[in-house]
Amino acid sequence: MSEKIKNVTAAVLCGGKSSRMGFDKAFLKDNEQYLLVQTVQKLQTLFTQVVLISNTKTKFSDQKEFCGIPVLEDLFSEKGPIGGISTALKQAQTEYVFIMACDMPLPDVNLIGKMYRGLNLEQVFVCSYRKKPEPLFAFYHKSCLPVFEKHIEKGELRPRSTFSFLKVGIYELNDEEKKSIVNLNTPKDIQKWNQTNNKQ
Ligand SMILES: Nc1nc2c(ncn2[C@@H]2O[C@H](COP(=O)(O)OP(=O)(O)OP(=O)(O)O)[C@@H](O)[C@H]2O)c(=O)[nH]1
Repeated sequence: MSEKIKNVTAAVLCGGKSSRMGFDKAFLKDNEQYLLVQTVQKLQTLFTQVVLISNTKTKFSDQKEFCGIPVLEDLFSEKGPIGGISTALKQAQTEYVFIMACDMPLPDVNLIGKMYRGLNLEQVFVCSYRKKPEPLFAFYHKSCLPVFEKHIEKGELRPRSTFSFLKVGIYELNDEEKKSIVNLNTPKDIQKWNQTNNKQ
């Protein structure tokens, strides 16, 4: 097996309101296992450092970790994913972080590895499908922070809106790779996902 990536921290965002799902997406399950834990286990095959970024640590009974995974609390409260990404960038000991959402059931670590190898000094290296970037499956450099903080201050909370102020590289996904960015927002999405994966 090739060596793990040490110079990037992988951070899984698991804050947010989960209002469309109706229960906290951090506790989504797949085959009786937390999806979040499955995701982290996959990321741990690639990265030496993997953390969770949560809106409030109290959602996990042990406030410092969840199933042995370190939990960092949002430094920017109630700002959505951009607050979670900024927290990861502020707290990481590495120059880059890889960000993904906790509600993506099929992340492909080979794809993430491929993206990592494609990084070429961009501030953001984001995957995209049919020309639509997915900011919650992307590498970010610490130098993005001032732009993010400015946007948070102005109340402009869409991560994509920062891209025109940053050096951004795009990794265009093919139809197979697109599965990695499928996410589950509603109970209907779960039903559809179960059906596609022959789980019921
Ligand atoms: N750490 C952190 N993560 C967040 C925050 N808001 C959203 N996320 C995460 O970002 C990802 C995408 O979140 P969304 O589905 O857009 O938002 P949400 O608030 O979780 O859900 P809705 O209320 O249904 O929009 C998920 O993994 C969320 O857990 C936040 O304020 N802090």
